[in-house]
Amino acid sequence: MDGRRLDCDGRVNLSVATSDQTLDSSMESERAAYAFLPQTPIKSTDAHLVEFSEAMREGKAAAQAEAAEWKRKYELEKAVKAHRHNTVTKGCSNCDKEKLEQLASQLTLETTSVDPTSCCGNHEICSRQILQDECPGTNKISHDKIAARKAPFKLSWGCNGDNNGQHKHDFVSFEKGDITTAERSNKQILLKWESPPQTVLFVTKPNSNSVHALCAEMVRWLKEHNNINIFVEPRVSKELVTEDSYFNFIQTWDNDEEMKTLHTKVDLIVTLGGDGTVLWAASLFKGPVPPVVAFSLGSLGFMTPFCILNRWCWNLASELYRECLDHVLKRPFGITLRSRLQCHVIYDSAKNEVDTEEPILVLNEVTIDRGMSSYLTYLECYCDSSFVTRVQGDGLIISTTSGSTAYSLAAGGSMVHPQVPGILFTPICPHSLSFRPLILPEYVTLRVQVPINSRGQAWASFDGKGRKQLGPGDALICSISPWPVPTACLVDSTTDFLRSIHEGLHWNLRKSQSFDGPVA
Ligand SMILES: NC(=O)c1ccc[n+]([C@@H]2O[C@H](COP(=O)([O-])OP(=O)(O)OC[C@H]3O[C@@H](n4cnc5c(N)ncnc54)[C@H](O)[C@@H]3O)[C@@H](O)[C@H]2O)c1
Ligand SMILES: Nc1ncnc2c1ncn2[C@@H]1O[C@H](COP(=O)(O)OP(=O)(O)OP(=O)(O)O)[C@@H](O)[C@H]1O
Repeated sequence: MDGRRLDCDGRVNLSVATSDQTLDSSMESERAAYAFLPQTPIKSTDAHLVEFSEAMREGKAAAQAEAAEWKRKYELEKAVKAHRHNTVTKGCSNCDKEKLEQLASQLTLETTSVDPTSCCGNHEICSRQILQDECPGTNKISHDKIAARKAPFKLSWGCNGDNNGQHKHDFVSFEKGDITTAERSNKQILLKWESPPQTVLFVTKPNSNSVHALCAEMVRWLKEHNNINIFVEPRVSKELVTEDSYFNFIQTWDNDEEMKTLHTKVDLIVTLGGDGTVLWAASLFKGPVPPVVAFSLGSLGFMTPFCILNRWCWNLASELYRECLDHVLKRPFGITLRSRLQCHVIYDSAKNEVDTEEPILVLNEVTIDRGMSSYLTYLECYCDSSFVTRVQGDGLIISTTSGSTAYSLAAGGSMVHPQVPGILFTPICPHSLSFRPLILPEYVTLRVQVPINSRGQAWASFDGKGRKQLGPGDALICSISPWPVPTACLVDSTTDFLRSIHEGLHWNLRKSQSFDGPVA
């Protein structure tokens, strides 16, 4: 055994955390597959994507159930391939062979019986320590300062902070033909450490003196008062160490391969900046994301509930951040599981080639627009096997619920509470009188294709960054990723969300109607 647990291993899996199903064996096997994904560069043929693409194009796509099955198989196959690749390149043949075979066999297995004891048995999502990320004896990067284990934690579902320690599953009864739903599971989620967190990653907005000064002070305080291991981005490490050799204890990473294993070392992420910094922090994690504590040092700060600088006075700010950090390091705190979208670009020219690109994960949205082109964007959209519509306008935003208050809002989309399980489908300046935005369920796979007869190109951008050109025949496929971004709440998900729309956007601000006295 390599010390890694395939069950609840500290990675927050959206399909577990927000759904209402019991832990059935198919989910167990999917989770086992996902456990391999973040550590391995995914280089697979993506034959299913191509197949799906062809089926869509020719109007032969199978029923929705088939699409779901396709998606499940695709993820599993990818995991197996990725693991095989890892095994070959890293020479780690013995210790994981059994797991690989088990995974491969699960590709054809039918769902078997539920094993409620496979988790902790307490109806809580548990985490387990991750001792090592690689097999002993492999060529893993040796870094003597790197912390070897993560702090385990439990997630529990309570009502407005009332933590009864129970994860209540949604329940649909159809006794005597009457369909009744009972208790909803999506109540406030609480995170409780089982042992103190040891490692914190700081992600900071660049080019800001106040952010830099605060980062240095927080790092110092965490080290001296809590003996916390600190990770920062390479740029920040250089800055801090050049400034003062005191910061030599700080750890960082040298390359993407090392960055990919960050989630196995970091217990908590602290962001100092605005929403863009939260987006940036999320983008560093292509798989599971540790909980994020977002301090607001930007201008709007929709996803950054911890404000310490708006009452700027250094002593007060110091007092406030210490209080916040003490709280999240030592006590249970509410989290919002912010879902992300995983996006694949499928180029028409390369549809029969090996797809070596990993999916791009976005926390806000993927936008497909006309870029520099002066032509209307022309896009064909499918949801699983169903045709949705043709977009003719400036473009389309496919957004998470967290992103509903960002670009999608500007394009007329509704604001959606981040815990609502959905995907927003919002056109940008559609040239049509009747194109209203949609909200689709979170379990669908969306496909947006530039038709062969399109006059121009389209451009996809991911959380406002990393533009990719899409020509006629190219497509973008997206679905909800199993790895949400868990963000710490100041109060709870709902209070924080409403506070953001009131204070950040001045939502529905209007002078109150005057009271003219009782009608005579
Ligand atoms: N017309 C528009 O409103 C428009 C246009 C382009 C991009 N954007 C948004 O900008 C985001 C990138 O943000 P950035 O900070 O890196 O770039 P940025 O610095 O250009 O900031 C864009 C603004 O959007 C706000 N924002 C970002 N995410 C938000 C969210 N989830 N809820 C509410 N407000 C949010 C930021 O606070 C900032 O004020 C994109 O994901 C996109 O949603 C909006
Ligand atoms: N660690 C980072 N490394 C590189 N770029 C970053 C980092 N953090 C943030 N950025 C980028 O810096 C820009 C500004 O960051 P951010 O949005 O957090 O600050 P802001 O604009 O002052 O705040 P707000 O979004 O609240 O208006 C964004 O484009 C973001 O992508």
